[in-house]
Amino acid sequence: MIEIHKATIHAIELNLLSPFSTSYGTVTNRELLLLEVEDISGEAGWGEVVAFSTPWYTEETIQTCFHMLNDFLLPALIGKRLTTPLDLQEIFNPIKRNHMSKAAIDCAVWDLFAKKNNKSLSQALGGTKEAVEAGVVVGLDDIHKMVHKIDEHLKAGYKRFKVKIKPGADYDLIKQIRNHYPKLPLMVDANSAYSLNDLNLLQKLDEFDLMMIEQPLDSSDIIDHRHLQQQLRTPVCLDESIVSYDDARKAIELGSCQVINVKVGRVGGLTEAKRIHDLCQKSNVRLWVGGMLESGISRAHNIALASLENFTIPGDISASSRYWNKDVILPEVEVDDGLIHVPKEPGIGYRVDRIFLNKVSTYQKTYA
Ligand SMILES: O=C(O)CCC(=O)C1=CC=C[C@@H](O)[C@@H]1C(=O)O
Ligand SMILES: [Mg+2]
Repeated sequence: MIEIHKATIHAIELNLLSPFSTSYGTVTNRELLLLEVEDISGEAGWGEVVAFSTPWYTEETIQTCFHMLNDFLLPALIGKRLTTPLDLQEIFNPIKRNHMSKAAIDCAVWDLFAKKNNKSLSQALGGTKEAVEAGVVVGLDDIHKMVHKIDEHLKAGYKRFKVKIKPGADYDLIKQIRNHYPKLPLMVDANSAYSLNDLNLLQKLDEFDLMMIEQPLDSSDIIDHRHLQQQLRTPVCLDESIVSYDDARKAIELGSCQVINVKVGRVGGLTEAKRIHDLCQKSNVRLWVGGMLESGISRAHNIALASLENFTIPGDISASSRYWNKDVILPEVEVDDGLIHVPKEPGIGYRVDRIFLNKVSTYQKTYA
């Protein structure tokens, strides 16, 4: 049993080492909200709001998440007694959607719950792997720079390469990359930049033997993706379209995808992510853990989640040094020959670097 006695939002700002461009636009500065929850004994669990500053990926932003946490979710959490993180549903249910705000609480409570039970977060979730495979994303850029980045990541041992595409930077771009690397485990992510009118072009991508094409069509669609999947050899992977277990169930029933990218923030936390994992395992749908250009705290949740058995495809889980000069956790996340070690220490298994946190903090608010 844990009783949440206190919670603190630490708003921070980190600079990405290199700007990240997708079909929607470019991210350079990363605002994040780190959430620390404490129980009556003073033990702390950590979560993170991974929404972006503007609503380009989903409808949530850092500001809307602050509003939800400040005005609804944290006041409802303080003083609550929880037997397991699953009890959070009672607090979440009266509030529609707002998954990224809920996920911050869900993850912090999972971390705290694991620590109180002297288990690693991986163990608490039912994870079995000692190490997880690391994949990497190469944002849209000049082709020479993209090839240079792929070379660097290949040397670091990354096991899966994701390249962003958009209309005008798709077929020819991927052809050039394939010419350089005929055997590279390569996939593309379109972030909803196409429609069924682009069927011919999307079918032409079949010739590149891609591992999958991620979210080619509209961000809330599962019907058009079904028609597309029927006419493509390349497996369709859904990202933005799957924000809950029910979305996953319906997409699987329709045959709208063969793969799902599970992002903890997008689906509202680790409890929902694990439910999606279990469903996909029964339904033979393949899975991997997606990334949100997040700090080490959220990366730690991702590592624990990816240690579950059915995450069989390397995730967008890269080393801290691929994003930041310095991460907020100690030790930082490292990739060794394409693998990330799953911590065995209680909870997320990384410490928060308080001195650095204070340096990058823009504001703080405590709820008790
Ligand atoms: O965190 C990472 O390493 C990858 C991040 C990444 O590819 C994405 C994050 C957020 C929005 C998108 O542009 C993209 C994705 O859609 O998966
Ligand atoms: Mg995506």
